[in-house]
Amino acid sequence: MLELKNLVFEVPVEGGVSETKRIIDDLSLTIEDGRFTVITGPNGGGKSTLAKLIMGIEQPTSGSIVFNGQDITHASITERAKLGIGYGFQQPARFKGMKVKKLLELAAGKRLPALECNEYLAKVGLCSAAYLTREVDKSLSGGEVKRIEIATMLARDPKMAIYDEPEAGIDLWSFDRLTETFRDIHETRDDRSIVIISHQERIIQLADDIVCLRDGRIQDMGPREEILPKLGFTDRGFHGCQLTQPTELHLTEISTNC
Ligand SMILES: Nc1ncnc2c1ncn2[C@@H]1O[C@H](COP(=O)(O)OP(=O)(O)OP(=O)(O)O)[C@@H](O)[C@H]1O
Repeated sequence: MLELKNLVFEVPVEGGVSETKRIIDDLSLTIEDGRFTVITGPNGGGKSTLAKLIMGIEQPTSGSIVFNGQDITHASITERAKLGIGYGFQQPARFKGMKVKKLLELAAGKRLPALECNEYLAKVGLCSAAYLTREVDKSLSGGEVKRIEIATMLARDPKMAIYDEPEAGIDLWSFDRLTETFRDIHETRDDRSIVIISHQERIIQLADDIVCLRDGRIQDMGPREEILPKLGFTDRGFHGCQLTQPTELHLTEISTNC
């Protein structure tokens, strides 16, 4: 279980002497084990910042973060990763000189048979034969790197997997595949929890719980059945938690007939 208690994150205002801007504003949230939670809300609402605070990439100004009873507010990224929190970046890093297979093995913490690598890559819509020996460098497109990072998360299988806009930059065919993958994880998960930051209706529809974040505060939160109708996807009425337009899906020229 992850507990965020009165979390505040402030940054200095540029040019101001002691002025600060509050990005996360006294936010408290509990994510139970085995839940599929989608965090959504308008651009700039603080979703990525919240994920970075959970992962330890940013340090909160005040408040605390407790994971499975342990206070991890000041724990390092590595310590949090060891405790079982995994984070898929909105814009993943590239690793020059590192082959895709090696990256998957590092994530899994063991050597992986090719068959298992194939499965992880297939789940994100990538053909193993074409990618396993590729380097995770600039030669890969943004969408390919994104999908490889999601595959590494699948290989790592953390207790709590946090994905920041997994749909961003991913072509429509792979988005379909990815949605299926998240649905499968959702159906077969045990006590592992998934947190996805997303603007996509089809991902939001998979959630057990939906959290709407605006101006660093929880504007609305609850089970999918209660929150989804308020999002106004069908009538675009935008009652309740108003969203911006969903992230555009970019078409990339990746061969998908593997
Ligand atoms: N270190 C920082 N210094 C200054 N401003 C910051 C910093 N980190 C975040 N912000 C600002 O805080 C706000 C929230 O950013 P964040 O990336 O968390 O939003 P988001 O909800 O993930 O948005 P999006 O949907 O566009 O990805 C934005 O206005 C951003 O510019």
